[in-house]
Amino acid sequence: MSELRAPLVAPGMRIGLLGGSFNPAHEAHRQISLAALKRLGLDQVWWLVTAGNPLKDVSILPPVAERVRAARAIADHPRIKVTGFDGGTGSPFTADLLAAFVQRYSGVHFVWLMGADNLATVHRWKAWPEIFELVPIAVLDRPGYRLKARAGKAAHRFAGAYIDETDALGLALLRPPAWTILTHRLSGLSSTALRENVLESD
Ligand SMILES: Nc1ncnc2c1ncn2[C@@H]1O[C@H](COP(=O)(O)OP(=O)(O)OP(=O)(O)O)[C@@H](O)[C@H]1O
Ligand SMILES: O=C(O)c1ccc[n+]([C@@H]2O[C@H](COP(=O)([O-])O)[C@@H](O)[C@H]2O)c1
Repeated sequence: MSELRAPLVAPGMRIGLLGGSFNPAHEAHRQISLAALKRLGLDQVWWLVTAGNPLKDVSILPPVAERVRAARAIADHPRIKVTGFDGGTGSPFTADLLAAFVQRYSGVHFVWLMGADNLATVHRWKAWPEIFELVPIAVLDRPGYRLKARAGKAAHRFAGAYIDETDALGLALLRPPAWTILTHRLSGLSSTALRENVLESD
């Protein structure tokens, strides 16, 4: 499949969307995707490789196609699809991407997936409350971020829409806003650490 093509999908499917820089992809991305597939009863998880996180230095980012190819080798699972497809928006902003996906794939049940580090800072993203209003959200716990995520602006603003993880199996079918935090086998892996190791061993 081409690096920028949309994966195939049918109405009624439950799809988790894991947006990321994937610079590079690593085993924790796979692990949280498998946890989401199981705990949320998803049919697939799509890794959406971003052209550039608007809050990060993108000057060091390899091209999307290169990151997609490397991520596919890590994902290595029939229900994890990796693509640089951005919904045809040409935008780096998640709110734009999700609005396009929801419109384009009517009848598909999307869930936005992100690590707890991103819940802690999501209030700095463009039009962030719209993201909570567009699709249900599952936050995957990450070492060092659980408390920061729970104490963050987004968790407070949408406290009334919080779903206990014991009810997460139905999350994809809930009308947003609805979100949960999934505890799972934690991994301290990060792309930053991998990049630094490569640099150190150069
Ligand atoms: N170890 C992890 N545990 C939980 N979530 C993770 C973990 N690693 C990455 N994620 C989540 O996966 C998504 C994509 O992450 P990303 O590609 O930025 O990797 P990263 O390791 O966080 O990268 P970097 O170190 O460059 O910030 C984000 O939502 C991030 O929170
Ligand atoms: O929309 C925004 O303003 C925004 C700001 C920061 C990050 N994001 C998205 O969050 C996802 C995770 O990014 P990253 O770099 O932590 O992997 C990825 O899809 C980014 O495009 C989106």
